[in-house]
Amino acid sequence: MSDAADMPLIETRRLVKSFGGVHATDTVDFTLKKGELRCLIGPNGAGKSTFFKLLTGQIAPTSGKILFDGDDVTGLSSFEIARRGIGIKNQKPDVFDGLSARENLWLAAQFDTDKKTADQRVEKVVDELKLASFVHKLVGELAHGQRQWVEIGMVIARNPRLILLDEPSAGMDQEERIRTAELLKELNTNTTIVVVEHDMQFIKRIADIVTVFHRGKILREAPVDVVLRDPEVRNVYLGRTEVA
Ligand SMILES: Nc1ncnc2c1ncn2[C@@H]1O[C@H](COP(=O)(O)OP(=O)(O)OP(=O)(O)O)[C@@H](O)[C@H]1O
Repeated sequence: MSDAADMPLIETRRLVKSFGGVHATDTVDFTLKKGELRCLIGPNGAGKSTFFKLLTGQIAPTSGKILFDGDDVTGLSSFEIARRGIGIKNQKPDVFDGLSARENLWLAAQFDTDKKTADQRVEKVVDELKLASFVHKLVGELAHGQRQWVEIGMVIARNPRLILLDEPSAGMDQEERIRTAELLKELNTNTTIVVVEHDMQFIKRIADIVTVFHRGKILREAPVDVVLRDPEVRNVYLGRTEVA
């Protein structure tokens, strides 16, 4: 009998998204087990963000299926998908600069629950992400790394079962990247996570299995060290023979 931990949390079957003649996602069969921390890499335009938008209902697929925890969620609205437990931090900031970090977290937390539970969720996130020293400040006044953590906090405040993060360490300095990598590993002890990233050092810190996208398709899926040694991956993704 298969262990529940081996059950896929999310699965796509021959998933396609076309924009005119461009197949941004091209017959993708993707499977992620509960408890994984997966990294998606690939060159600019490989289809990573489009794939995330499909998984979260921000755009509808041209064809194919998306299953979440065994249920067909293809074509559901982004609100309904969020309600079922998929949270996303997009590349584009999704915060209110004129509100404090705590208010932003609270707005995220209350989307599907009552005030008391939202308050509890906010306190938990502040504690888990160590935001206490700046949670009272306006988001517009925060340093870049702090804003990114608030945004990650807003995803967590919705209590998702699957977290998708599109370039969470973009624009961070080295110290902030290390802290973010540690934070993701901690979060992964009880939540399944998929991270799109370009920074190889960051990927090496967090990744177990890496999925490589190229021209809308999955080119490789293997442990991080295998992927980073793969000549074809180096060729299409890195465009050089040495990996940092
Ligand atoms: N709304 C859209 N309309 C037309 N083409 C689009 C649209 N969104 C994405 N594309 C195209 O789909 C392809 C995949 O883009 P996508 O943004 O998913 O790549 P990516 O791997 O996330 O790239 P990056 O690493 O630069 O963020 C690209 O050719 C892009 O130009």
